[in-house]
Amino acid sequence: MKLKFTKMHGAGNDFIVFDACTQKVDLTAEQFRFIADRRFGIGADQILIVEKPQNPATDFRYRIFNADGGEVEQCGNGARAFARFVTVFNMTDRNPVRVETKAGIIELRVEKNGNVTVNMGKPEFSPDRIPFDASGLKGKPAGDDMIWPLALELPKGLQTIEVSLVSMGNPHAVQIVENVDKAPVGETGPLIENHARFPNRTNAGFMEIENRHSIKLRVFERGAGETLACGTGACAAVVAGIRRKLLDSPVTVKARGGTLEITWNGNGHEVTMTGPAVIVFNGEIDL
Ligand SMILES: N[C@H](CCC[C@H](N)C(=O)O)C(=O)O
Repeated sequence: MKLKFTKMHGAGNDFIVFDACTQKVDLTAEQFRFIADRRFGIGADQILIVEKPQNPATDFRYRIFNADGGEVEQCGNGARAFARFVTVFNMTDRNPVRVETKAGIIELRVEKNGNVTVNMGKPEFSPDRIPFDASGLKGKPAGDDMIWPLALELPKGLQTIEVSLVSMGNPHAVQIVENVDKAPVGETGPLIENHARFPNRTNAGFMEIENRHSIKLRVFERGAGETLACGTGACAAVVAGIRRKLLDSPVTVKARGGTLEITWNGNGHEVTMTGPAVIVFNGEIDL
C-alpha cells in the first residue's frame, strides 16, 4: 500500500501527516510504531490523520497517534500543523478552520505570518476528568477540584514530588523545578507517565518560572518520551502556574524546540495557543 505523507513540525515536535480525504489510510498500531521509528521508519513524535468531517459543524476530523502506536485525545502542536497542512494544500478556503478531535471541537486560525492560533478549549481539573485515582489521598480533593499541588509518591522509594494535574483533553502532571535544564526528565518522566494513579498514563511537565509572563518547559510525553515541545503541555503548565498565582496571562513558553504564546483568563475560560507550524518535506511510503 503506497501512502503519500508530509513531514511537519511545530516548535520541533514532529509529525507525519497523512491525508485520508484523498487516500485510504487504515494502519495498525504496529505500522504507526514503524512509521514513527527514527531508524527503521520515517521518524516522528506523533502521526496525524486528516479525515473528512463526521460532524457537519466542522470542516475536518483529525486523529492523533503517539509514536508508541496509541491513539490520543489531543495534540496542540499537531493541531497547528494540521491547520497549516489543510491551508497550504488548499483543502479548505475557511480560516478559522473547525476540526473535530477525540477531545472535542477546536478552532484554528492561520495567521498572516504563518503562525497558527488554536482555541484549545477549557482545562479540566477534577480527578475523573484527568483521569486520576485520588482514592486514599490525604486531604482528598474538595468538590471536583484537585488540591494544588498534589504530593505524588514516585515508585522505587524515589522522592515525593508536587504536581498540578490538568487535562487539556489529554492528561498532564506539571511540576515546578528550579532549573529546567538540570531537571531529571529522563529519570522521573517515565515513572510519572506510568504512575499507577493515572489509569490512562499521563504527560509529565517540568516548568521553570522565569517571571510572571515567561516560563521554560520540558515535557516527557505519554507514548513518545521527551519531545522538543508539547503544545497541550504548554497550555497545562500555564494554567497550573496561573491557578497557583505564580503566572499572569499571557505567558511565553520557551521549549527546547521553539516558543509558544499561551493565554488563559482563568476558570471557565478557554486556553489559546499561538506558535509555528512548518512543512519540512513530502514523501511516499510503501507499507
Ligand atoms: N503525548 C500526548 C499527545 C501529543 C501531545 C503533544 N505533542 C502536543 O503538542 O500537545 C498524549 O499522549 O497525550
